[in-house]
Amino acid sequence: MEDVLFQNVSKQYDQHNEYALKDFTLQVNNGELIVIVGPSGSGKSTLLELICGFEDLTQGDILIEGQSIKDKLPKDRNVAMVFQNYALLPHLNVYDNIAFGMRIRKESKEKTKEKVEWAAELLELTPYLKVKPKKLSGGQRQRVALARAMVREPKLFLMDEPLSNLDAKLRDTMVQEIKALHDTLGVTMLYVTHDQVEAMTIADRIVILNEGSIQQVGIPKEVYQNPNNLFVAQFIGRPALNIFTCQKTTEGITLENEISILADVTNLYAGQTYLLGIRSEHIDCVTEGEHLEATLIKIEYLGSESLLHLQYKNCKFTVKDYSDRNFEIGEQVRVKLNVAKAHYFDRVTQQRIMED
Ligand SMILES: Nc1ncnc2c1ncn2[C@@H]1O[C@H](COP(=O)(O)OP(=O)(O)OP(=O)(O)O)[C@@H](O)[C@H]1O
Repeated sequence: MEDVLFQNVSKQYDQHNEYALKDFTLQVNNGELIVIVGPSGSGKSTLLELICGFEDLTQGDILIEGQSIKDKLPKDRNVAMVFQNYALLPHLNVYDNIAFGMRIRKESKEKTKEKVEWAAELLELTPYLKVKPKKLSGGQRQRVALARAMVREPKLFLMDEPLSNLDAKLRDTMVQEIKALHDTLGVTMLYVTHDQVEAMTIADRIVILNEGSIQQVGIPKEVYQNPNNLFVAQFIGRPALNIFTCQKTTEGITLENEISILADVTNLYAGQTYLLGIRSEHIDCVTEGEHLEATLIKIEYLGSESLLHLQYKNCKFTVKDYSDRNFEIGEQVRVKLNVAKAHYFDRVTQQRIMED
């Protein structure tokens, strides 16, 4: 069942400015965890502000359970937001911070106590209820912020880069905790981040924004394996997708105007130039039958694999090597592209040319 519906939501802060958000249309299912990713300035915060009611829509509508919320006051929208800076009240202890919103809404003491203790238990905060926020770690403070949002029992949970103030290790743990919490509560969540790894880990579906427009919506695997355009292909996945220029010839594909590879790509036009995108795990180091011989300029050891940074003419690309072969900087490395895994993009529109 659909829970939240965005219908052509657009926002222009000033009529002389570009749209901060353009025609944002999305159906969010009940209990879904949607992650919104995009670079700085792509419209992520604008979207959250429109949902909360901190900003007015220029066009479009937002419906929660079939009801438009655009004319409702922020307090009546039944959404709870968790901010990156936690926004805890320093003079109140953990219990009072969690209970704060319930007290403002004049909920009974008994109900408040029951809900605070329920949230504290779920988030393992029970031993800290009497403690002030400054005595807590970053992860614990973030949990207090989550608990405060949970006790409101909102229809929609909004998370604005909730983990960006935590160190990498704690962030990994908290991502799993938020995912588990989401699964336990079964709530609908919109989670904003600019960290695409975090997005891939936690999302049921990812929405990729750029310059205010949706570039693609899909489950993590789908956007990684079948990006709609060059922006998505390069934004999702580390290392970024390798890009070669290529030409379709009568024999196959010529890479960088030099090397012919046998690729059976029927929907490209002969004589035209395209961009070929291929992931680093789809290029193999080989000893014979190579496509390219490139110079090794850098090696990153990642544990189970090495990331080789290679250069062929002006084109830099990366290859994941899973062997325990020893490489030396400056050495010529032979590689073969797994062309069946390549994607082709129009040079001008940067849209992916869909395979047959
Ligand atoms: N209050 C405002 N007044 C005018 N323009 C604004 C306002 N808030 C945001 N913008 C503009 O709207 C666009 C989208 O900004 P927004 O903050 O939504 O992006 P973002 O994806 O959240 O970026 P970041 O990751 O840096 O927080 C930007 O061009 C920004 O300059």
